[in-house]
Amino acid sequence: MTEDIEQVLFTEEQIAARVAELGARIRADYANRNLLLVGTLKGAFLFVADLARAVDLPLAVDFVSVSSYGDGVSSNGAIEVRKDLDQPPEGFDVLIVEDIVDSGHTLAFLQDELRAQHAASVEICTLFDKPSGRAVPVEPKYIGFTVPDGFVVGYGMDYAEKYRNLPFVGLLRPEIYGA
Ligand SMILES: O=P(O)(O)OC[C@H]1O[C@H](OP(=O)(O)OP(=O)(O)O)[C@H](O)[C@@H]1O
Ligand code: HPA
Ligand SMILES: [Mg+2]
Repeated sequence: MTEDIEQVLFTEEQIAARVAELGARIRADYANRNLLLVGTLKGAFLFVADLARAVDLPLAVDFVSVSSYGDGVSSNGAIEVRKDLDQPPEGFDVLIVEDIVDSGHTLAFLQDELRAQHAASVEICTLFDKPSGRAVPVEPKYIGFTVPDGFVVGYGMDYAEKYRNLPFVGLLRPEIYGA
């Protein structure tokens, strides 16, 4: 699997250190609020697990599953909801926990949905931001790392369902996805 990686961008240790920093900031910002972490499956499954343990506050966790990439490397903007929240977010200070913001389609859609469902507030925490991919404006409150153009995988992120279990994040060799 690692032979498909062109360059390691962030090591397991760098990711852990950044997640701890984000957790401390969120703890300070959300003390005395009604925090609900909303993880986006599947890509954010590892980030949610690590971030939730780095936020020393009472909080609730829920997940949505939305997909726009399928087995490809570009979003067509058509978001498919595979799993909605278990309970309405009404009254919660929602923090969407996302692995990567690329075109912005997924997050723009989710933010609108959660606001329409009367969340008290809606903010975004993304571990990775790829500003070069942006097609619609999305402004995460918390960003772990900025990534360059190219397709990144690992720490939850896939290409065609592979590589999610890499403990680090790297750039996938373009020949793997036919670029
Ligand atoms: O900003 P965007 O261009 O919308 O891209 C970001 C989204 O795309 C990926 O999800 P994907 O659709 O691949 O589903 P997955 O999490 O199950 O891999 C990623 O995990 C983000 O949720
Ligand atoms: O670069 C990426 N890698 C994995 N999943 C993604 N979803 C949007 N962009 C990416
Ligand atoms: Mg994916």
